[in-house]
Amino acid sequence: MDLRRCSILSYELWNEAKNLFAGGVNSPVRAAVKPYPFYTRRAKGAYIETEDSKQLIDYVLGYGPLILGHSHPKVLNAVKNQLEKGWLYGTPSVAEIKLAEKITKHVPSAEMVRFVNSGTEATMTAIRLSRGFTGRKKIIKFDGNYHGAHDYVLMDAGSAASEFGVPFSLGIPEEVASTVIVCPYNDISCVERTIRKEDVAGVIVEPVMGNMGVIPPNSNFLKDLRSLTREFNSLLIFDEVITGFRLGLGGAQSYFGVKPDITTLGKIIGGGFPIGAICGSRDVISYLTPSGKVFNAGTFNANPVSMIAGLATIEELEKGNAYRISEKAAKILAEEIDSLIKIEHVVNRVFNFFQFFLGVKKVENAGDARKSLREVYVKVHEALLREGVFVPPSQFEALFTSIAHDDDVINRTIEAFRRVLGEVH
Ligand SMILES: Cc1ncc(COP(=O)(O)O)c(C=O)c1O
Ligand SMILES: N[C@H](C=O)CCC(=O)O
Repeated sequence: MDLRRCSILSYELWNEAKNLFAGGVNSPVRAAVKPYPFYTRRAKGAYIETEDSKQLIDYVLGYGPLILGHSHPKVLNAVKNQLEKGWLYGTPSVAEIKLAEKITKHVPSAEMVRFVNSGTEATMTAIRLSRGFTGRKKIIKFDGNYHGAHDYVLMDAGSAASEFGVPFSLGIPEEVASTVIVCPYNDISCVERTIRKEDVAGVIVEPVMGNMGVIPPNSNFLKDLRSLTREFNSLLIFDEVITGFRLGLGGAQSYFGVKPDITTLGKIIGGGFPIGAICGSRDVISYLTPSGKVFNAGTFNANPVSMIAGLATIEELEKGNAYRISEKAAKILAEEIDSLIKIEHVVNRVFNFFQFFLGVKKVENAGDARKSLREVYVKVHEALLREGVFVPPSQFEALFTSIAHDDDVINRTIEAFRRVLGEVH
């Protein structure tokens, strides 16, 4: 293929990609876009422009990080300035101190931070840390929670692992899998039974499940997890890779008033650049190398570009507008979708992210989400794309809003939903 041609259609690119990448993509959810993935030429604010010259209103937002929309000028300028000064030092830089200070200021459980390069690395390190700190082996996770693509968590995993029918990945030794016990989300009795009889190092949870659609915690679920883990000296790990700095500056732990022992962050704290972080109390985080004996390292850890982009993003979030606008947008849209769907359905929203499920009355755990009419959801996704709106291609992802989702964007989106949902009987 001649990639110098000024206009190459997504269809041609997709055919080329299928020869180069497994399943045509580099992260599986991208292959779920129907009828085939579109290729993005550029993106600004709430809009993506495709290689087919289509403008799409974006509710995927890079799967969550872009709470300021695409190419926000503050982040863009900060990154441009940083690039002039170099992009990898292999030494510490001031930006990592500044970003860690923002995190420790806003996130209640965070006294110290370790930066890594993805949410996957963050949860992998958090689990190892909980084992190293407690000297125990077992981990409790929840059905449908997704914590990234490493061996400790690919058991009953949500997101693309469920979408593509591999909630248990091949290639994970039984010796590793048997150290992880899976409970249904929102089922505290399962956690209580397990923690009483097993030597549990840590309980890892998405405080709002954002990888099976959106599923909020029941009223006492997080508080009860806190009490049980405290009683049995296990560590409570909140995976706030999605909720961190999305549900407000203090994330889900401020929103719900429950303080975990370890918090994992990612997505928003890198302003759209690769990042992850493990935070917690001084005594726990000090167990990481070089002060402690739980190993973590990384060539790109705390790379200055991600640090600067994250810092610029949080400075903008501190002004409050992004939270006000993104919540208003999600609320209006979720309510409108709720009123437009005429078949049985439920819309689950927490603050500024949400998902709709068709053919079910309630979705309180992964089992409920699996019963929804996924094939109809995919048809809605495809029809919305034709109408210029990009919602996640999979039922098991979330719609996100940003500071760029203003009244005009929301009104256009509602018009598109009206045309599409009129056809769903
Ligand atoms: C809650 C949660 N944890 C962890 C991850 C893994 O993050 P990453 O994709 O940056 O590895 C994700 C998303 O992918 C996530 O949604
Ligand atoms: N649900 C995932 C992260 O939150 C989506 C990102 C991916 O798998 O590419």
